[in-house]
Amino acid sequence: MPAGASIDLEGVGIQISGQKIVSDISLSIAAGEFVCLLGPSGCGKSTLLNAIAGFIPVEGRLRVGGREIRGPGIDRGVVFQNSDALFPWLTALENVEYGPRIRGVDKTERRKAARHYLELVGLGHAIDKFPAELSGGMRQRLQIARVLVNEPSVILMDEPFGALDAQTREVMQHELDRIWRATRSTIVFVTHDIGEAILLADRVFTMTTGPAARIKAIVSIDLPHPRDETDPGAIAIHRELRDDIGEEVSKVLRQQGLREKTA
Ligand SMILES: Nc1ncnc2c1ncn2[C@@H]1O[C@H](COP(=O)(O)OP(=O)(O)OP(=O)(O)O)[C@@H](O)[C@H]1O
Repeated sequence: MPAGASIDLEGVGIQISGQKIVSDISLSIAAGEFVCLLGPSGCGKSTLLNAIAGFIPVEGRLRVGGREIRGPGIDRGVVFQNSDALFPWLTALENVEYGPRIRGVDKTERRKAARHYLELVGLGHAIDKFPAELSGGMRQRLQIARVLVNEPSVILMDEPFGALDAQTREVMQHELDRIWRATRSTIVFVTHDIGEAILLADRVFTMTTGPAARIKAIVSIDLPHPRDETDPGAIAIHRELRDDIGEEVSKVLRQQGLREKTA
């Protein structure tokens, strides 16, 4: 697996249908770092992630591994909240093999790689199952294996555990922490969940309420892995982030209240 790549944004703005979604975002993420984007609903977290994936154009400069982003690329893998991206007619093994197959990787080699990453995500026992035969947590592991097999230097995750029940989510968070340490990819992870951000991230970037959302604060989480939410250090950071996000959520509610009055 190649080491992670750095991500650099300079004065990045994103406009969709004439509306400025995010504005003037400058940040640097180090190679191999795990960063969470946290912010009120609708502020533009997914939009920013999609821009790094190369799905939408931006104003300003956006570089991955020092190279300007001009569109999607194999160096960046995306894991979505739901598992719609999986092919239901292919087995777990065939789903993971798909990327290397379209890149023309020889059958023995791609099968070996697919098995390796299925083992890494804890699905070694389920390689012949179809997505519909897997639980929600297993399908998310499969999505992760499907991304890892392409050996991306950056993994972009958009609330990947948002649809899972609380217990499965907790297991998946610890699994992702382990997988990240095994691969050392750079990870950008979008979440609403402060606890999840604290369990996983080296740094958390909080965002302001949109439109024209910006980075509000950057909080470093210098706690040993695997982390425990009940650790006093984690609780203190939780409070700090909760107050920070709470302020932004209140702004959204005030905006909505004003709209209701003027309607
Ligand atoms: N394709 C699109 N067309 C029009 N507006 C869009 C489009 N994509 C996003 N938006 C708008 O951009 C804003 C940011 O959306 P985005 O999904 O990035 O927010 P988010 O922070 O990820 O939200 P959530 O946490 O609820 O998923 C929203 O106001 C949304 O309506």
